[in-house]
Amino acid sequence: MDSMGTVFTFISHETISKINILQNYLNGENGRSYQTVRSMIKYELDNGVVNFKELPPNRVPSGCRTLLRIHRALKWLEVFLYNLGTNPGQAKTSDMCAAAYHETLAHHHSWFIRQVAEVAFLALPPVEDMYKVICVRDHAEAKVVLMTTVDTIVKVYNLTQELYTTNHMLDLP
Ligand SMILES: CCCCCCCC/C=C\CCCCCCCC(=O)N[C@@H](COP(=O)(O)O)[C@H](O)/C=C/CCCCCCCCCCCCC
Repeated sequence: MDSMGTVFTFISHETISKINILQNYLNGENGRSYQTVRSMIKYELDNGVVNFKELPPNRVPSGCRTLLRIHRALKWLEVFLYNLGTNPGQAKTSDMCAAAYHETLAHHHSWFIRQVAEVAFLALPPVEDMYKVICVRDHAEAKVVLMTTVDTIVKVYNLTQELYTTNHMLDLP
């Protein structure tokens, strides 16, 4: 994202901020319980760390809630990379990114965040520059890299989605 330009800095910061929350839990006194998604869910449910009613002010959000935000973004990434990999150059990056966002993450964001995201998409580089980000020369090479990535993302997403569904945690505030 940083290679996309300063417009995406706020998205990078948001992503890093949530990853840091999870990393701090992993490095904390109960780090062993954060080794896997399953063990994190069990520990946080058993110890009342997860709040199903509200986001407690002045407290570090739970690992479960934090991962859910990143998990939702992973679905956006899956759709965006799929769009990029299956479009041999006609569509604009911004249109593909926006379409993926409207189909996924937009449902979970406030009106203001959606407006900011829409502006950011307009600053996205053209497809050829996106290919440089993933170190490929043309669409044929990009398709292999992107679709392989999408396949992996789908596997990861589905595992997390199943765990959150089983534990009724898909709408954590
Ligand atoms: C071939 C090109 C490859 C590009 C690869 C890009 C990799 C980018 C990976 C992830 C990007 C998305 C990560 C966004 C995390 C958003 C988490 C979130 O939804 N946060 C909101 C909710 O959290 P709480 O407030 O409930 O704690 C939060 O409100 C903040 C939102 C601000 C950022 C949201 C904008 C998301 C736009 C998604 C499109 C990203 C465009 C990246 C362009 C490559």
